[in-house]
Amino acid sequence: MEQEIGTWDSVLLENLSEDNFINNIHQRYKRDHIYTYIGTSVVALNPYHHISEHSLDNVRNYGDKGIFQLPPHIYGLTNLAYQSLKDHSEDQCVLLTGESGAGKTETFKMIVNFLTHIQDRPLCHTPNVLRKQSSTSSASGMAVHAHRRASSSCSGTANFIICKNRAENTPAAAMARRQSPSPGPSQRSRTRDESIERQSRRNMREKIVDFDFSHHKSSENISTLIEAHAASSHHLHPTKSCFKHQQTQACTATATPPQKGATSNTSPKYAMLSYGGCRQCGHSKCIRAQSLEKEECGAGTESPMLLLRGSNSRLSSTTTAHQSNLNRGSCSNLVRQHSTESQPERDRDRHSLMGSTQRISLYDAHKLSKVLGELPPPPPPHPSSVSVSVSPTPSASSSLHRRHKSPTQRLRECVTCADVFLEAMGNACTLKNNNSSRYGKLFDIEIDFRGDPMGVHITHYSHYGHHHWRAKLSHILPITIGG
Ligand SMILES: Nc1ncnc2c1ncn2[C@@H]1O[C@H](COP(=O)(O)OP(=O)(O)OP(=O)(O)O)[C@@H](O)[C@H]1O
Repeated sequence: MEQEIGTWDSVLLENLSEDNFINNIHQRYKRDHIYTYIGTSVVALNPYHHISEHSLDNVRNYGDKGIFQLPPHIYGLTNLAYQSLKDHSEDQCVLLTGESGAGKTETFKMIVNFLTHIQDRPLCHTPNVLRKQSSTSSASGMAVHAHRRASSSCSGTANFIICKNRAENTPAAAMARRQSPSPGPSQRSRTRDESIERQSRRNMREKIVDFDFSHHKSSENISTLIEAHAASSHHLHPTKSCFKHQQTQACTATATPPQKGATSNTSPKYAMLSYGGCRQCGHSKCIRAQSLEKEECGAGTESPMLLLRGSNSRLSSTTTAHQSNLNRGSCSNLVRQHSTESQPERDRDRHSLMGSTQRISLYDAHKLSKVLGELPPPPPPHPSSVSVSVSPTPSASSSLHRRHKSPTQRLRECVTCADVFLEAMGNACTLKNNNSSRYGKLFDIEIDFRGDPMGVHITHYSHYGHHHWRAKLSHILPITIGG
């Protein structure tokens, strides 16, 4: 543990001036102490080399103590957020901000590391107390989570936001803003708001990754999962080639083929768009997307509608818990589910959305793998149900083959699919970072009533995006990161 070098908390500096502040941080940095508090904010510097402070022992130490009892560390702040979530059942938000290459992504990985290992310690709460918290929190949580996790014992969410400080603050961007034509003041502000909103939607991509970080295995939903599997039994397992060009699979477990001419509340334009290229990346030349499109068209002309109906059924405000379980069950087969957003305003503009929500449930897959290991092979699909996997194509038959893999093999593949989580971190190249994240990101980490992370909902935003979510945040624990 560090001996005190400089001042741990800048608030306690005797002569608080910029020079003293920087000098203090510099003193600490020279001794590899990259974190310094400013109250409950953390200033973190990029050490550009591995430092031993990130060990699991540290996770336990910081998990046991209060934020100011140990030297400044990102774990201290994360523990503060984590304990506040558990103790007060209030959603927490940590904002990570800094220039490119400053270490935001690395810091976020450490936060995830902390959250996944914190429960290794003996629990100090009784299950009853926690269960009580879970019941109160579901009412106070964000609507989208309450809806999405209707069947789970969710304690709350911790939002981790990686905010990109980019073009909007550059002189060129400021100049462009100044030079833009200026209509009337009210119209100008409205137009600007609309364009920001539009831009953020256009650049928004959402992913949901459920993973089994928990150390306890619940049996909830197992029966539903079996039913869902028996009912569907025709899905493709996602393959891992290129994440961006991976094909989103249609989820048909709960959908029936629409009648010809049946109306759909999905606009034709959106249907066209969703089939205009890879549903993952929107790339029109994605070969995988094109080939699967042909398969789906061969299986039935209504296939695109099926896909969208599946999405809508999940988003419908009248979706029952049972339906959501079925969806969850079908997702548990690792079908990547393409769906639009649930918010009404997103529905309005969904034709302009580039991205989509995806869901890969490792948690359910794990449970299902165990159960299906003991089940006979599923019956052939009903002729009336349109399925992409009944198409006698090599990819379909190989998916059939894949389905008969052992539970362990399947689970391994599930974990491989969790690459979306890593992919979300970055793959652009900037002057300061070879592996820069392309977008600002909002990570919604859901913590269950026992304190285990259940999964993460990743939303990508353009640099404008944070205007959108900043307004919504009430509890912010900022971390400022300097390169
Ligand atoms: N705490 C740390 N310990 C060790 N290395 C670090 C740490 N933080 C950052 N680095 C190094 O700096 C590099 C860039 O960090 P990172 O990708 O997290 O920056 P970023 O702020 O997310 O950048 P961008 O905004 O461009 O995505 C990392 O690849 C890593 O080598």
